[in-house]
Amino acid sequence: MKILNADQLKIVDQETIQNEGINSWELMERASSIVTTAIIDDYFDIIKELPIAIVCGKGNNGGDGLAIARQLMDSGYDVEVRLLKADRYTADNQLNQAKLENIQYFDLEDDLDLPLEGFLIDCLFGYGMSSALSDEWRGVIEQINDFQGRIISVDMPSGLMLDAVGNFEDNIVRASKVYTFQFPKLALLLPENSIFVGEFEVLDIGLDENSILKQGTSYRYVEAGMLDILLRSRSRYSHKGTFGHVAIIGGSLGKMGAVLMATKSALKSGCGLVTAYIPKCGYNVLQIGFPEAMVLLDSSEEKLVDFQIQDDFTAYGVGVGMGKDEETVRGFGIWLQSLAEDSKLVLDADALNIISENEHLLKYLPNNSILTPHPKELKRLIGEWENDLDKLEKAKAFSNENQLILVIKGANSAIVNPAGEVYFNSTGNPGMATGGMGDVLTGIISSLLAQGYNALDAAVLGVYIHGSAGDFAKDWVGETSLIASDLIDHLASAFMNLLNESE
Ligand SMILES: NC(=O)C1=CN([C@@H]2O[C@H](COP(=O)(O)OP(=O)(O)OC[C@H]3O[C@@H](n4cnc5c(N)ncnc54)[C@H](OP(=O)(O)O)[C@@H]3O)[C@@H](O)[C@H]2O)[C@H](O)CC1
Ligand SMILES: [K+]
Repeated sequence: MKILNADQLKIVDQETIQNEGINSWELMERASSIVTTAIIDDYFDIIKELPIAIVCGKGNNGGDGLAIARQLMDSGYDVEVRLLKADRYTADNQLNQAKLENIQYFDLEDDLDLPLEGFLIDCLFGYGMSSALSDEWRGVIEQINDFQGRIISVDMPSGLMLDAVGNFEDNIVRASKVYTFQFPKLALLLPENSIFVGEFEVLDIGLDENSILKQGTSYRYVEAGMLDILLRSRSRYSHKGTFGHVAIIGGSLGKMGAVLMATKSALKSGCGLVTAYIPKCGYNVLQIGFPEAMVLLDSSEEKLVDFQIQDDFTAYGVGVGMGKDEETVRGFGIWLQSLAEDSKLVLDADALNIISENEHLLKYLPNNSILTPHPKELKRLIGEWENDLDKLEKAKAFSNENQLILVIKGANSAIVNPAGEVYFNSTGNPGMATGGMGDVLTGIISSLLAQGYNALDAAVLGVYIHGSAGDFAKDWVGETSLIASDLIDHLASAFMNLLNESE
């Protein structure tokens, strides 16, 4: 799914109206009724009992609000409307005012006289914001944010610009839910904005497909629909050699579980064979914990030193639980230099830390190696950033300079490729912020690489599957008790689900 900017959204709006032969009010009516239906469906058990206040601005986002108010009233809900006093409203806003009685107009210094509970639907501003709101808006936004019930924003939390990072201090609505039209917006995906965006849902309002196709963008939101062409079914004539042989390289005393989980995840994700290259102390752990894996031992008891690994593995997942002992760093560096140019690599955890402390090693990474840092590891690699947008720019520059793929882990993990494209993931949940999740991801992506997926596809698909397995696991154990092993247990559901959706 593409992520477009405000100018592009306006063009797609206009072209939809032209190509469908409808007028702009009809498009607004369609969009609004889709929001109305979503609200009623999502909150059907409580919304009938509670007051609904809709706060509207002078533009088309306000027009949506007025239409939603009318539609809810027609269905018998208890709705109050507050509309900003203005010299000028958009034409469709005016049309919708004419279709509604009992509108209460307000000025910026007024008390909005909001109900004490229920729902507040925020339709002050959508994608038409030209700059951040000035201080004179503080009173209105504060009254909205102080509302004790549920705050739902239409298209955007008002005050948040489409492709900006909002400051904690800014005049921005803090929505518990955002219904956004047709496309996710960049600002909704940035971790720093999570305070304004409890959750969001993209509502398909049927904008013109050809017009959307024409819009170029480097930002995409990854959903099942765009992955189905990737996931391949397995031929009846295949054998274990067909799907590649992964080497998981890592482990140290006290951190063998990381290798166990990465190894298990790799095989569960479809590669034919998996070998763990570990220090001696991990032998029993691996052989007993996961008998399907093969084990190659370093000469050292408690850490990796030799890196005597043959170079015919189809893909390598390196770094999980590996530690940064001096001898490990030396052995790892020599091994990197010995790699064939076309080797396929995933680097995680201590492999990343070693590289950020020994930058000269970067040049030995084969092109399109995949690096999977969490925010702290990323900071060590690309330096400090000012905000999430700056982080993305720095990540793009790093990826391009070194011809590597970055998987920035977090809510809506972002995959950045050397061409400067960014793919935001749509799966996963806060229960996944626990130890071991990264090891599982390393296993999944290495496995996909070994199966012949190109690096970008393996990263995008791997991150999606990882989050999806987390979501299936959450259905069983909830967010609080979710651990990485649960996620491995649900990899099968994640793959089957994606295959089913693509049939
Ligand atoms: N395809 C779709 O997605 C559809 C979207 N719809 C809805 O339309 C809005 C966008 O509507 P638009 O009228 O373009 O913009 P807004 O409603 O967001 O608000 C624009 C008004 O806000 C004023 N403005 C802008 N910046 C500021 C600011 N910093 N301070 C104060 N006021 C500001 C601006 O006024 P000016 O006088 O400054 O021009 C605008 O009047 C979209 O989000 C959807 O909700 C349609 O319903 C159909 C399909
Ligand atoms: K809004």
